Amino acid sequence: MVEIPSLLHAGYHHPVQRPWQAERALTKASLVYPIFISDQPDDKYEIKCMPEQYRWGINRLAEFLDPLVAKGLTSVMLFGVVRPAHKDARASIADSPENPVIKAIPLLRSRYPNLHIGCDVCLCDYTDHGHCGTINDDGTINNTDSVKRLTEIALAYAKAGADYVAPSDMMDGRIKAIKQALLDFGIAHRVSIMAYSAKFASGMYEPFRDACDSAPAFGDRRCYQLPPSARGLARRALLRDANEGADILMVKPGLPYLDIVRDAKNDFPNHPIAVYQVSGEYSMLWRAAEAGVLDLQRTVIENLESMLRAGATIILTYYTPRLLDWLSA
Ligand SMILES: NCC(=O)CCC(=O)O
Ligand SMILES: [Zn+2]
Ligand SMILES: [Zn+2]
Repeated sequence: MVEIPSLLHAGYHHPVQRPWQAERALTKASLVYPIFISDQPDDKYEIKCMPEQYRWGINRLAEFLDPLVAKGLTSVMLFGVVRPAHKDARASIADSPENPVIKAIPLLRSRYPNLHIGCDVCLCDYTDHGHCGTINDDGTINNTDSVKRLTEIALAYAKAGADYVAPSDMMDGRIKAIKQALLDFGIAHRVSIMAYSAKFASGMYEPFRDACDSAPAFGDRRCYQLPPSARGLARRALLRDANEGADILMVKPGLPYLDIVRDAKNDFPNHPIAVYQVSGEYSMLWRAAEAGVLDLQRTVIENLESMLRAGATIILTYYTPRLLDWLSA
């Protein structure tokens, strides 16, 4: 007598049946593409260690995005890059009309009326010291002042037309402050908050520092980003942000933190969970494929499907342009 529950192969023998075994399918609509907007309007600067990724000036956004939108790009997250001379201790350029993100939003809005446009909110791209908050005389983070600046910046992007703001700073209490500011301004119904809630102090952000020219001038970010082994802190950070009004909870980086993604989905089954496949993950896969070690398409899709399996429904990835092709085939 055959033991029926031991027979699994038939359930995935036919290729059509394999996706039926997935809880969530990888679709173009799951993807958010992080993009870098330069303050030099004609710029197309190839980012070191991130092949095929560029900082784009606002005069070149159409050339860059027209083909991607045509292929089904639905959501972007904007990062601004400004020249060092425009940075200061309080990130003044972050919410000035001269900010490249603030200039880009209305252009994108009018050219792509259906595109979902979000903005990373942080100080590190715009501070001369490169930290994600403002700094006390003793070199520590001034959390109260940082939250004030982050709130002003988030509100500026929302007023410029962003559909969502994504605070990546990891300061205490910023989600609540930003939600309140959106409410006070009467736009809380149309602007959501994607909270970088469980953002770990990772070695895999290294290529991003060239993308945004945002390496800290002194010290590191370990006093506000989470220690890599801290599962409990991550769950508390997710809980804190959920309680403060985050609409979407994010875990970052992706692949090494899929247990945290699962924790997030288990603890918050009623929130969408996002995961950020960061610059180092992008580069590792790229370089391995370039060296002939693995097949890029197959492995990228495997990585992303693992993120979905862990509980995410939103994936931020620099592979989005490639995926729009792969998922069309
Ligand atoms: N707020 C964005 C980052 O801190 C880094 C992202 C990456 O490494 O891709
Ligand atoms: Zn930052
Ligand atoms: Zn950052």
